[in-house]
Amino acid sequence: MSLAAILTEGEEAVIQYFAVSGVVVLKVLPSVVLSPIAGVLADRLDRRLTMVVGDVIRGLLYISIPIVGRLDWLLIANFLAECVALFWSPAKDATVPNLVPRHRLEQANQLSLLTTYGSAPVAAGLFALLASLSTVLGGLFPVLQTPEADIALYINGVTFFVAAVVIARLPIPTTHSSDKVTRTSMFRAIWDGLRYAGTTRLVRGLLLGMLGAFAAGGAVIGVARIYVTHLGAGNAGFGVLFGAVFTGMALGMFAGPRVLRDFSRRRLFGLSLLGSGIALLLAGLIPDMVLAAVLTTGVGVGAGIAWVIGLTLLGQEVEDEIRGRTFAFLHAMARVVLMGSVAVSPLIAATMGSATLKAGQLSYEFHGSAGMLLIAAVLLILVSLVAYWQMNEGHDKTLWAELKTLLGGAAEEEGAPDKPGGLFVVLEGGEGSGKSTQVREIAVWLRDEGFDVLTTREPGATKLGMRLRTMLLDKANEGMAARTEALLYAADRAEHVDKVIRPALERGAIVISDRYVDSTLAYQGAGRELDPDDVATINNWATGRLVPDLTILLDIPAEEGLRRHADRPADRLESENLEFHERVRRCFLELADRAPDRYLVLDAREPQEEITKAIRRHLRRILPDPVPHDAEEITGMIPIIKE
Ligand SMILES: Nc1ncnc2c1ncn2[C@@H]1O[C@H](COP(=O)(O)OP(=O)(O)OP(=O)(O)O)[C@@H](O)[C@H]1O
Ligand SMILES: Cc1cn([C@H]2C[C@H](O)[C@@H](COP(=O)(O)O)O2)c(=O)[nH]c1=O
Repeated sequence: MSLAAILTEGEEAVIQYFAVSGVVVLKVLPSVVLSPIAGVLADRLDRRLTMVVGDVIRGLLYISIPIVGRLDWLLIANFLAECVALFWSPAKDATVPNLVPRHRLEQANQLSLLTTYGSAPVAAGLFALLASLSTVLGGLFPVLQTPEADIALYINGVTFFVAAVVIARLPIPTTHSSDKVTRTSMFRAIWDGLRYAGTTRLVRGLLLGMLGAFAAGGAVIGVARIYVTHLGAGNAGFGVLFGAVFTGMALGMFAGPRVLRDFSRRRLFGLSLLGSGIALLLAGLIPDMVLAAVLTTGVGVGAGIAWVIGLTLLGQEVEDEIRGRTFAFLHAMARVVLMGSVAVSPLIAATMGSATLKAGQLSYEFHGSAGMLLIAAVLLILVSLVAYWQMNEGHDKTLWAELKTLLGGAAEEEGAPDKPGGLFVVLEGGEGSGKSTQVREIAVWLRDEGFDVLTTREPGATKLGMRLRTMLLDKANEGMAARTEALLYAADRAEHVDKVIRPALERGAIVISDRYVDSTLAYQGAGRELDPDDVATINNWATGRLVPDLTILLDIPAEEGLRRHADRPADRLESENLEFHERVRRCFLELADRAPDRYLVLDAREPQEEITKAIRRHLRRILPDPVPHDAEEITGMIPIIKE
């Protein structure tokens, strides 16, 4: 863009403007045209193959540059490599959630961002090293007397071949495109992808927030150079602001999710964007270089947190079949919004001009660049509030309670009755996830540690409950109305809480239940597609709002869990189709995402002993004193908990 401006210097303003806009259009055009196709291909073709072929083509392109040795081929090869990247990236983004356990996706995204953005300084260092090496090698062996950039390009090409081999050997599950997806036309598939993004609240909130942040970021980049000039700083000041934003982003991406580990991700996304918006607003209002550097670091922190959370939530929430298109749409729109905003913001700033505002003795120097920062800040704040509103659903804690917990205060659950003593642990998960196995293992260990432990299950832990269980699971009752089913499970639970769970907790026992309320939310709410708020309401009433201290979710793909029970006849619920069980699985995971401090999510495909160890490790942190409190006073001894 700068080159376009320099080449048209002295021409009319309109020619200059079209020259710069032309560069912008050429830069974003391939992504606008190719991204929707790339997204559909990422959902239809085998993603591993797409990535391997993409890497081989890019490797060949980079190696060809020094061999051809012409400037025009350098430009064409780079352009083609960019086009290939448009196909490679959505395939990669859509694959990662299938490769890593869901609870590790955030870390995987952090690592991916580190390798993407952190590779620039490493590359610069390597280039310097190569430059000195090529001089030495060229002196020793004249054959190797090539410009250092050639060696860098050869090495770059080879790294793509290495990546292709690594990806080819990865245990990437084959993409299961349903018949529906493979049969629909390309345009229909693009349209379905857009409609999905537009009509799903969470995805809409995420995309809106991320694109709003890009628009605001572009506006800041567009006017930053002029802005620092008005603050009396030149290129050095510009460099400081640039560095501050990126340092902030790195801090946000890596430290943010760790520090705010137990905060709901859906809320944190909107709140971190709001923080960025407020910091930007202050930077636009206060004309001071030092404060501007501090505040832009804050802008970066918020943006970094939002970016890593946004990518993670998109990976977790968007169904595999449509994930490629969603990521491709995000990448394309991000480029368009960013470049458009970089190009337009200086024009708006110039239109606003400068003025001295006076109020009595006070005067304030207004500049269009600061005005543009304020517009970007207001945009970001509005977008963050809309994203928060779109995504703030189904939390079992108020925002205030979450903030209090974060600051170390004891957050009281609003409207929750007095909680009995003891510890209430629930195991949840789909069919065959290993809940009963783990309940047994954990109970043996806890009893051995000296605890009073009660193991129980739903449905069917009471006399009445056993009858209800028979009715609920008997295949003779096929066709039972979904509401009847939900009410019968709630009735079983009311009896269970009243006769078994509460009395045990009141005497200080550890109660471990195989299933509880989440099962009804997942099976009857998501599986039978009943209104989740209605299901939650009847269950709050049935249980007197008794919430578990910890829910251990054993997560397993529905097909794999059902296979574990293939040797026994399926009951009424187990006999439901795969889509039903997949909805159940997704709902369990969403419930865990909304209250991460109350859940432990484990990959149920891990070996049984590893899962038991992970549960033990987690429980050790929350276990009460194994000896009754008054016993300590009586004996004057400190109880010892065995490790
Ligand atoms: N981690 C594991 N890896 C492999 N197999 C397992 C694992 N955990 C349990 N299993 C086996 O899977 C089967 C189902 O386990 P289990 O009965 O504990 O699951 P469940 O979640 O209680 O099932 P459901 O709720 O459907 O009755 C059993 O045969 C068990 O031995
Ligand atoms: C508590 C509860 C259970 N279910 C379903 C889930 C299972 O298919 C059966 C219970 O049997 P299992 O011994 O755990 O395999 O019932 C449900 O649909 N809703 C519930 O609330």
